[in-house]
Amino acid sequence: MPTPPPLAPGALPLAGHAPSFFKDPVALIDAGRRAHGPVFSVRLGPDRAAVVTGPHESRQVLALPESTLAVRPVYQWLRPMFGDVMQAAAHRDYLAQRAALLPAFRGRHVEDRTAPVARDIHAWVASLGTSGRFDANPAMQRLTLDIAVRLVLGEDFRARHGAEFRRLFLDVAAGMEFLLPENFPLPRLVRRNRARRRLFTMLLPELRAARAGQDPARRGYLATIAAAHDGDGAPFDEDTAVGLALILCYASYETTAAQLAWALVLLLQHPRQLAPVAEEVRAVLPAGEDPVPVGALRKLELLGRCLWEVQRLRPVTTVLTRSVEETYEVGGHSVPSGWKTLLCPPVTHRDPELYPDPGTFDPDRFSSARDPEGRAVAGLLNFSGGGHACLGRHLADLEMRLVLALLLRRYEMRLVDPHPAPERRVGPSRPAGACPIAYRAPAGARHR
Ligand code: HEM
Repeated sequence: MPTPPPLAPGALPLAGHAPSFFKDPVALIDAGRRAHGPVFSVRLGPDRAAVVTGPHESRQVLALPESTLAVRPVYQWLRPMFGDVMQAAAHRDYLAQRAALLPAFRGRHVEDRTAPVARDIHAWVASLGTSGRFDANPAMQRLTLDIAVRLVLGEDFRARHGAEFRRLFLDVAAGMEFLLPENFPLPRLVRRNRARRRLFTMLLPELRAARAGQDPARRGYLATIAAAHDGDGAPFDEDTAVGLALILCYASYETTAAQLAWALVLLLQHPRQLAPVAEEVRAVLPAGEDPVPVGALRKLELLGRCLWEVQRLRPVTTVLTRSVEETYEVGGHSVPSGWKTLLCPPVTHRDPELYPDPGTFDPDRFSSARDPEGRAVAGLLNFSGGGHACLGRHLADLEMRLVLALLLRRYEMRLVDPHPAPERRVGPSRPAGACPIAYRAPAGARHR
């Protein structure tokens, strides 16, 4: 008879592992794995959670149905920000919403969306001039949020309302809150609620215009949402439609920005691996062919492997949480209903069997010669998996390739602080501080 997973060492009498979990979840989970192997448990105050860290076991857990492992109870913090949408919605509504968005994130649609993104990235790189310094964290956030607004709401909306939208949106994003009630009079939460109401007012006319058929091609994903239907075949109600547009902006910008900052850090920390990547970029994307054809980005094999290795070593997703609705078994243990289940990409990605010498930056481990069956890529959890796998992963991959390729094509870069640690914060993992990068275009590369 399987028993519940063993408790990680270090639980305090009442708080359990909560203090160490909130201080540094990755360190706690890493210690638990060393003590008990791939499946163990922690106590977070009154709650118990199974922690699953093996690559095989993690995939098994992500494939479980919603009736066993649910997302909705653990994503309720999204509701005061965007309403009953996506992971925070009832499962039937969630399925209809995901189904409505899915086609726009597949195949050629992704490349079509990436072409305007390329213009933004070219413009940003051109604005850098021939030499200087940029702070990777704020620069990537600004760029990816601008791109998100264009992708979701259209270029025309961004030109008209971009600055105000950005200010209000950042107030909503800063209102992420796990414990306090929605209307608790904390200034940050009051600002969030006000900004959310204002954003809804701002987007309603856009939605209505999209539904009236005015310039659907110029309205980004909002046009897809406006034309889509819920599970009963009716158009999404206005709150849901606007909430979906906003949650797409939210899901796409900070994750991509943080992953790009880590990519710059790791690439610049490893000049030996960086040199062939920069050469590949210059060979595949010669100067003068601007904006670079999006299809060419897929030919950047070495850069692609580096991005996988960056996501392996520094995934922005540090913990994935599910609520256990039905008892299930994993790794020879039984996880009781009423518990939570936690997955931890940064720990799983250092599994020494799947990723030998796991602490080493070794993009070549993803080459077909060394990994003919693609097991190394399949083991990555940064974009989650199963029914909740990130919808925007192909788009994010192209966006990250574009930013890195255009920077590498033109500049020699250097980290001002050569060893930034991960910042301790809620949200996507990113390098601590501003993460300044010094750059210079060598004489021959000034016009690339
Ligand atoms: C490096 C960039 C990104 C990372 C690391 C990332 C990561 C993730 C993860 C881990 C989840 C699932 C969370 C869970 O299973 O609990 C997710 C979901 C999602 N992501 Fe991303 N994401 C990125 C970029 C994007 C972009 C660019 C978009 C859209 C434009 C996007 C849209 C979504 C959506 C809509 C979901 C909800 C999927 C669902 O539950 O059905 N993401 N993302």
